[in-house]
Amino acid sequence: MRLLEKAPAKINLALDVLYKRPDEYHEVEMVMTTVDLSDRIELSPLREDEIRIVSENRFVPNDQRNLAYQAAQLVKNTYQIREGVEIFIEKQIPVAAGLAGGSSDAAAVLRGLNRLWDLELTAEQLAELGTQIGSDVAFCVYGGTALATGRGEQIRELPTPPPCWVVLAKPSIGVSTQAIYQNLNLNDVQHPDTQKMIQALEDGDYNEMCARIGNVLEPVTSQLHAEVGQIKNHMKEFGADAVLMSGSGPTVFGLVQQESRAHRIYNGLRGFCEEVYVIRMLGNRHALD
Ligand SMILES: C[C@](O)(CO)[C@H](O)COP(=O)(O)OP(=O)(O)OC[C@H]1O[C@@H](n2ccc(N)nc2=O)[C@H](O)[C@@H]1O
Ligand SMILES: Nc1ncnc2c1ncn2[C@@H]1O[C@H](COP(=O)(O)OP(=O)(O)OP(=O)(O)O)[C@@H](O)[C@H]1O
Repeated sequence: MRLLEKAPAKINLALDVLYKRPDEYHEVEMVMTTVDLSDRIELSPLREDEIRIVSENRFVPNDQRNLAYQAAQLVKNTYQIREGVEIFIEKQIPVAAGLAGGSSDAAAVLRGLNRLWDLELTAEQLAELGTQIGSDVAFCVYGGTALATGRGEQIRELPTPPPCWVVLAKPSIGVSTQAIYQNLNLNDVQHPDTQKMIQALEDGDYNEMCARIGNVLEPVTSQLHAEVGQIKNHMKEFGADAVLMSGSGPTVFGLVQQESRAHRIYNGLRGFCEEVYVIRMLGNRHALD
């Protein structure tokens, strides 16, 4: 039997950091939503008791460094599974981009192995396992739109954002999430108003959603990589209603309502940035089915 799972990317509509915790993490308040740019994960049982990662993308590790591998290992150890699995990863999400590609692959493996090995675990149990792998994995287990608090693992479902188009542009640099958090100076941040963003989603108010986007990590990454600011300026010039860096970056996203405008921004950016995508927000949990 071969099993397929979709692993969509996320963007952060709002990302606030409240304080640095005694452990190595920061207390965050994030509004996250899934977008229609997905890796495809294929799980096949193996006779041998091993985890095998197969991917044609040269940036994707094929050993324990892969978050998908770590997810399979965790399930095997926790539930004493003596069977093996081959995990084929067809990568569409840019790597080290701030789009949670690795986390979403790990979440897809958790969902998929739950089916493959008939474990009958709830989404909450899968999210709890995911948290042992990374802060974004719990959100990716559910998908949709959510408020993520704690270090990112406490998830409260939010309404689907008003329909719109998302233009993603990833400069050809990779960013270390850890380095960005380390460089954040909490005495000098402009906090987004998370409650007003949540209200905008509850009201289905596109203009207010655009007005409320914000990410405290954006100035940190922009300081290190000028490309982020340059892409933001281009997106605004070409007519995006709102422009923000996702996660720790360096990917920048722009929001628009009309498809034609999304393509105008795409065409304008193509000469400047190699990786540009025009996609839709998914934003509801059923989009994973
Ligand atoms: C930037 C975001 O992607 C936004 O969604 C997340 O906050 C980061 O999620 P992630 O990549 O799953 O992060 P993890 O793999 O758990 O952590 C990587 C590193 O980022 C830093 N980190 C991460 C999450 C958090 N709330 N505080 C932190 O300070 C820590 O130094 C940690 O060692
Ligand atoms: N399945 C995977 N897909 C992509 N990268 C992976 C995977 N597993 C591990 N990695 C490693 O993780 C690093 C970060 O990649 P990833 O694409 O997950 O970053 P990201 O989108 O910035 O994550 P986040 O938004 O959660 O911070 C890469 O440098 C890569 O070596």
